[in-house]
Amino acid sequence: MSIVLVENLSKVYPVAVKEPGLKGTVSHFFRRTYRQIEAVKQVSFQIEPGEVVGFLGANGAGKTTTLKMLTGLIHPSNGRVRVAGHVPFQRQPEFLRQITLVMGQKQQLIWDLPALDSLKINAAIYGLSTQEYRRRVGELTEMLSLQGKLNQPVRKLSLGERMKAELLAALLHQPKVLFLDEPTLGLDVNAQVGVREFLREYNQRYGATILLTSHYMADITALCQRVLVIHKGQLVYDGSLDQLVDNFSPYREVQVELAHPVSKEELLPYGEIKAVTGLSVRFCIKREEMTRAVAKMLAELEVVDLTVTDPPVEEAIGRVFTAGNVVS
Ligand SMILES: Nc1ncnc2c1ncn2[C@@H]1O[C@H](COP(=O)(O)OP(=O)(O)OP(=O)(O)O)[C@@H](O)[C@H]1O
Repeated sequence: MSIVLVENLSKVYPVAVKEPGLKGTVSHFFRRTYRQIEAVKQVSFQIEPGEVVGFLGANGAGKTTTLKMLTGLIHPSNGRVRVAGHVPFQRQPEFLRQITLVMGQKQQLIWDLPALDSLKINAAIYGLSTQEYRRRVGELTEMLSLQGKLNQPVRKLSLGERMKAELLAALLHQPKVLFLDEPTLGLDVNAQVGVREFLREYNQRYGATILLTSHYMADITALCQRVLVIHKGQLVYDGSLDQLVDNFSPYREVQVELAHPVSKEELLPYGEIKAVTGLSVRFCIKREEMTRAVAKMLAELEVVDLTVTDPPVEEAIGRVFTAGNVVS
């Protein structure tokens, strides 16, 4: 049975509109006018227990709004949501014990206190026994390599350590479903890798379900086989990352090292030339024409080396964002 079930989910925000200046302020005071922002439109998907799913979309596409509805922070305008068998907006204690929401740009740890103090508060909120609390903190400290860091004020931790401590706090109650909104935001490459590896291990060890948003494609490619793409509030793709790249980047890059110089005119019949540097030529070739073009090159040119690469995932995702078509 699906652990996350979303059917025709929509959210409309009413936003008060005010003209600039004193006149605008006065008339706004007496008569307010509102504009409707459709942040999420008729979104449907299901997630099975233990899946790690990437949730992608440009700024303002509706990711955070969807996560807020899935965790019960805001009420949907329309549609149906079930997470771990619960209606999120009812915020029942049993539901809250099974989920967690981590937002990269928000923190729950108290800045001037050691993380351990905040963790004790969380343990009390979730009703963990002392024994359970100690076991859980020990386990997560080791997985996150946070030894010696939890008893110093949070403000003295590096950004990466702070994010890891935030994750520890968010996972103390051993939730089954993790909603992670940009958990690697602003981290350097090493810290990003650390968080990524932790999430992978956490998913494997506890079978937790993860829905993850990130603008760092490396997070998505490392962790998620399946992605959901949202564009202007609508779900435009639900499927494998590989399929997405195939659908939206129907080209391959072919890098050829030649034995002798060949003029650009002579190279034109083999494909679109992206760059020529000395004896090295980079072509962009349609997937369906690849085999024929490569065979022709090998037969007609003196080729020393040839490599075929997929275009970067970012490029495919960028095309989905701009196309905005439903492709699932
Ligand atoms: N509380 C709110 N009141 C009014 N409009 C809002 C509110 N929160 C979000 N919006 C609008 O809803 C749309 C979706 O915003 P949301 O924060 O869900 O996008 P996002 O995909 O998470 O973007 P980002 O990647 O920038 O975080 C945006 O147009 C935003 O301006």
